[in-house]
Amino acid sequence: MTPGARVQAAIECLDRIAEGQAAEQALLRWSRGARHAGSKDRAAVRDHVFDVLRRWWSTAAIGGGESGRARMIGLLRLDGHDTAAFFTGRGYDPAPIDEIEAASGHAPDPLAALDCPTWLADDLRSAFGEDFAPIMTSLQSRAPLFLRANLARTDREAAMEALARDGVASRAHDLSPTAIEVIDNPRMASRTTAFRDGLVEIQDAASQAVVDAIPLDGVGRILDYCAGGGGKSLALAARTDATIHAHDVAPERMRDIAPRAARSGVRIDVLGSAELRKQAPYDLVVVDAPCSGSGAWRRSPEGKIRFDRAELERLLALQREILERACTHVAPGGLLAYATCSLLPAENEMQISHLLNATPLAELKLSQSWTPLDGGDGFHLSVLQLAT
Ligand SMILES: C[S@@+](CC[C@H](N)C(=O)[O-])C[C@H]1O[C@@H](n2cnc3c(N)ncnc32)[C@H](O)[C@@H]1O
Repeated sequence: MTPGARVQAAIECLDRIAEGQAAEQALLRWSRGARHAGSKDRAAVRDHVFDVLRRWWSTAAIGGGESGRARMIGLLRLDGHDTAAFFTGRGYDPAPIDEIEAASGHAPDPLAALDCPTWLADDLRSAFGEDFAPIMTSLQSRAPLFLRANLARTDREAAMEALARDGVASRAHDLSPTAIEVIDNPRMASRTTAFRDGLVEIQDAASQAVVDAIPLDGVGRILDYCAGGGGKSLALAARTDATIHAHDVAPERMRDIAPRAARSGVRIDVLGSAELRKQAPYDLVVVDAPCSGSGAWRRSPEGKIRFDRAELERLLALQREILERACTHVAPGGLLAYATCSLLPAENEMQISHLLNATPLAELKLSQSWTPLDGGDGFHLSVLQLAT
């Protein structure tokens, strides 16, 4: 495919996304009909689509409209490309830019320039003060790929050497003693021997820092209450010999935990709800709660354009319900670790204040937040200790 044909494919996907289709679905639909496209073409189209999603409002302003075509024009202008080189009208390239398009487009207003949803701006500004603009700016760029050196199998240096042998250059990242930032060839990382042999796992650096910060002294039994694909369980298992039980309201989300644990050389037992009732209570219950994902909008930018107040209200109610239920699984004197990849105080500190008011017999032991300015995704962690 020519560079212009890749842009045309992205335009078609963006139009479907604007109509409400999920980005992955739009890409899949294009990809099924594009038998001529090779893996580099598919990667390039995907990159265009996700680059626009990260800059949804600024590309529209600079491109002079809300169509996929206008947004792609805006993206190319923002990145300093000569749009005429892509919009040639030849073959599968998009039609040349006409006079009206050439004259349209304007500087975005201050919130659009940051690609910040207007309805969230006040909350984010009051939470982050002078870091507000740098944080929003950081969310406009692609996230680095981070790996976790699996201390159950190796150390960070050896893991990085093994990656290098397979052509993946990396460097240590100081968010966590296990964090490795891939600096070259990220698409190869999951095909390396280091990955296949369980020396590394894919995990954001701040997600690793969250697990590092959870106190494990004297903890013999751990429940990962919202385990999903098991990222937190696996990182915990590499740090401790404690028993780890994984649970999720959607058991199918946990189907990768067994193969991932086997590859990593750790043990994690996956529990259904009935089994959980028999096994509780635990010394530590980890709640990695469903959330807005606003700290991970570099990685999943579609969340930024779809998220609205009704969804926030739904999540806040769900998080409260999950916290209350999770507390019932904590042993007297045990710990509850609440984490989200959200930047919003309403999903973080305010949920914990609400819980402490509802559960006066708990004490806040730790409250820590990370933003993309630290290098990884935005995360929050609060650790509570229940009374004995
Ligand atoms: C942020 S994800 C977990 C990610 C995972 N801990 C990791 O590190 O890979 C949140 C998970 O919470 C689960 N969840 C949603 N509602 C729940 C509930 N009421 N009880 C338990 N888990 C729930 C979702 O199915 C989802 O897998």
